[in-house]
Amino acid sequence: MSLRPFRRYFVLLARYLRPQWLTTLLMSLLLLVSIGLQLENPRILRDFIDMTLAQGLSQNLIWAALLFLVITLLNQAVSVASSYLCEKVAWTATNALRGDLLAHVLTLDQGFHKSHTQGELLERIDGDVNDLANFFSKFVVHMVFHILLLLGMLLVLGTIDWILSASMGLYCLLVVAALTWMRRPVVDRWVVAHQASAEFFGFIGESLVAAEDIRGNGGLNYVWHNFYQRFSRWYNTTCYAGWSGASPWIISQALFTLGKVLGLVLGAYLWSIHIASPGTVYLIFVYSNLLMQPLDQIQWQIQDLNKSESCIRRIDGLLQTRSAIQDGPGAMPAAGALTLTFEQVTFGYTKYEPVLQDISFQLPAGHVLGIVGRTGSGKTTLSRLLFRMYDPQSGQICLNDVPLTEMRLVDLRQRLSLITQDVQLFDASVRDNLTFFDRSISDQQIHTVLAEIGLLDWYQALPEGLATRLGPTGNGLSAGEAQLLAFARVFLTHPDLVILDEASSRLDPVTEQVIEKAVDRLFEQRTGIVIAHRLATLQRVDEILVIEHGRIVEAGPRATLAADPTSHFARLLQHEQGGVFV
Ligand SMILES: Nc1ncnc2c1ncn2[C@@H]1O[C@H](COP(=O)(O)OP(=O)(O)OP(=O)(O)O)[C@@H](O)[C@H]1O
Repeated sequence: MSLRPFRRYFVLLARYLRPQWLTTLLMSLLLLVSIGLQLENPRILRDFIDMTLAQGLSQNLIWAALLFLVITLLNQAVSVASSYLCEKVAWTATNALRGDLLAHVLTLDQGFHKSHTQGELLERIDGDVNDLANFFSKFVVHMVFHILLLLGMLLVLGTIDWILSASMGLYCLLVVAALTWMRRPVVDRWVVAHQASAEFFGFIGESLVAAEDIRGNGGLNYVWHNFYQRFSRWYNTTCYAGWSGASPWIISQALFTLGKVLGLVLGAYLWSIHIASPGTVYLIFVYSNLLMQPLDQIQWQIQDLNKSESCIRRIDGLLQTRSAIQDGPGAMPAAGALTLTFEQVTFGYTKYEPVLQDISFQLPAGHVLGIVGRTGSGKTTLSRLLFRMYDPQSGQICLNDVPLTEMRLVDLRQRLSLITQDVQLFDASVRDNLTFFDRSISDQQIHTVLAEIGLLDWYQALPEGLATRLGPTGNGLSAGEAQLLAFARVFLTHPDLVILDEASSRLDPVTEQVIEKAVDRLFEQRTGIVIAHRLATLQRVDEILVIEHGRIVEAGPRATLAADPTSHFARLLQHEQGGVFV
């Protein structure tokens, strides 16, 4: 076996056990005490038998029996305490690992997230880590514990006869070598089984998110078909991996029986040549039985390691995945409204299919730009580039002449705000939904903003005010209300550049009017971009950019373009029917 897996185990253990070194140390000490107690009890029984045979019933026998009882009880108490500590260590370590994985996944680029379903990621962050609980709490300590127990017994057997001890030691080495050799192919099968499980849960997650559409469009048959297909794959691969792991178990049971026979034969032989007393023969028999316990445990741990290793491989793979979007050195554009420049930007989601081509324009600080174009022309893609969800394949984007790639992502995204038609709400309080869990924003600030965007009546009807929980995905809110909350969020974050992407599409005309004034104020002293299908929503913009098939076909001041009957924009205005540009 190469050293790489061991290095992986070591790195993982060192990282997550170091913070709880004291608990781990205590747990190890308790396990050591338990070894001592387990080794001692058969010795007391040996003395008990030999004393009975030599002296008949005596006072000493009662003391030996009492000592046996006390040690047994003590051993039970130590086992309970060490089990508790094992659980504690396992939970703390796995929770920390879950947190790290989640934080890492959140830093990965949009391309990664588009190519993995939510369910799959959930399974990788939680499912894989669950299977590591034993690895963290027991693997190393139990391995060390059982190896020590094994060595202790061989040492005690050595005090009786070295040939006896050497033969049992050789037998143990052969068993462990055989079991280790057998586990190799099992790891790969567990990797396949875990992937199948991730795909199954990925599919379930996707189906639940789209439940309304699936029901509405009669897609249930498709869902069931896929459900059974994926479930069968998961079931079959897991059974296969489980059965592959079972064959070493069956073989190990046969080897253990052989070990017991070996102990009995050797004990009988030593008794026949008068080296061992009946009590010692009993001790040999008990120890050869007891030897099976650590061997059994070692083989269980090895089996568990099969599962753990496949999880560790997948976790390692996830942690090694680097985001295609990396932080810049930390340049910061000057405070205040931002000047936005696109310089010959070309981008495609795949290498050979450009979605935006040779896009160049400048939006001066404090101006508002309206972007229009038919469905699929690349308007939303443009805003994704601005947030560095993706990087252009060529060209660059600058804010106040600072290229986005020179800024730290967190700094960049603090300066920008985006409101889209899909508002993400959390199963959290209204306050947390509005502030994105930022405790520094006061209730007074929130009240002012809610009043500004006309949500005061809605807010006053909430049973627990800002502490009212919204429920999963903002249950109970109309789409329009959800969008108004999204506006409130932006007001609270004070960005320097705001992008509205079809932002008011779900508002009824009355609500839209309410928000119009608020949007005007939002754009005061700020740079703005409005991506719109309805040209009516472009009344407030200074400049217009018309995009077709990923290229700019027209750019200029709105008033000028609107007044020029030969312009694309004027033609679009003429063709707009019922306020909607299609
Ligand atoms: N994540 C993605 N992966 C691959 N292709 C994508 C992705 N997102 C969008 N596209 C494609 O890129 C092109 C431009 O999409 P984009 O969403 O930018 O257009 P849009 O002008 O905003 O459209 P709409 O007005 O319908 O929102 C489309 O052909 C779309 O299919």
